[in-house]
Amino acid sequence: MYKSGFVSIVGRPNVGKSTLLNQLLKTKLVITSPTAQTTRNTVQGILTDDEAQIVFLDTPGVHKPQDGLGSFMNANALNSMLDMDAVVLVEPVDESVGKGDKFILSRLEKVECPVFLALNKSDLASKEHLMEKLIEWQSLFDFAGIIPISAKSGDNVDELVKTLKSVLPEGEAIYPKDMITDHPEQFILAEFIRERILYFTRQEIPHDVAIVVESWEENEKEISIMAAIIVDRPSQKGIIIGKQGAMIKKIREQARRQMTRFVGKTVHLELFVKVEKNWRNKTKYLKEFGYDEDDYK
Ligand SMILES: Nc1nc2c(ncn2[C@@H]2O[C@H](COP(=O)(O)OP(=O)(O)OP(=O)(O)O)[C@@H](O)[C@H]2O)c(=O)[nH]1
Repeated sequence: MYKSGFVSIVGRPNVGKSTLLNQLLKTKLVITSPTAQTTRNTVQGILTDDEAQIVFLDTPGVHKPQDGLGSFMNANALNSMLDMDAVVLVEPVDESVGKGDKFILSRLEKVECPVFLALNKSDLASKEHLMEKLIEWQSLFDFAGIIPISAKSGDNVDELVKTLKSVLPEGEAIYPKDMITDHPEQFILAEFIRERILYFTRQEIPHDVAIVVESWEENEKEISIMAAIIVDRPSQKGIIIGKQGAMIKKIREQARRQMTRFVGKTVHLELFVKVEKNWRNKTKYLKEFGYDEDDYK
């Protein structure tokens, strides 16, 4: 039975939350949400595989308590945590437990879902030290589990995923399975690419060619997007790339211009084409697509 649910990653600044998220999603997806620090939970990323879909949510005021402990976990943040299926507290193994940590723990007492401790930066500690820390943390809070990880190297992160899956409720995927973020513009911008493909290739490419946004980096002035065009057959790939890449260049340039007009920011667009037979039936296809220099124009 498929499982799905919401997980929040919390912790002090600089403990490795972003690194962990990138490792979990195996992509350099960076989302800067204009709604951050509001009461709405924003989706930071979605991990989908054959067994489960885990939606990682940013709980406002928890993820980046840069205003100090005063505003840390205000009522909204606490409420938003109550709706989670699991919370992951990230703590670095190479720092001693301080006041800030104890404050977080006291707040986490109110959370009803399982709270896991990801003891991060395990690559910086000896086995003995790791064990000592594990025992120390165990005595401080009733964690549903403590998982030593290295967010940087990825060591044991799969164990964390397995653990999270074990507590998720049964249920269908909440978001489309090819989605890594709920960024609303992502779909509109992907449509610009699809539309240009159909325009230039006329009837040669079927309408259900897939556009997968593989990375999205945004700041106030510009957006950099890397997207994969997924087709069924090698012949379609040839058509889209065109002679010496002429076709894909045209598609990219026009789609990029439309995007720039639409978002009012400079858009950098990189496109590549992947052939994936029966991609519609594959739930895991997103993960399987790596960056391929040869396909890149
Ligand atoms: N050695 C080691 N360094 C790590 C590991 N995880 C994260 N780091 C480093 O720790 C620093 C902070 O990591 P971030 O992922 O930015 O931490 P964060 O918790 O997201 O920080 P904020 O964005 O300030 O909340 C970076 O320099 C990372 O490279 C790890 O497993 N091992």
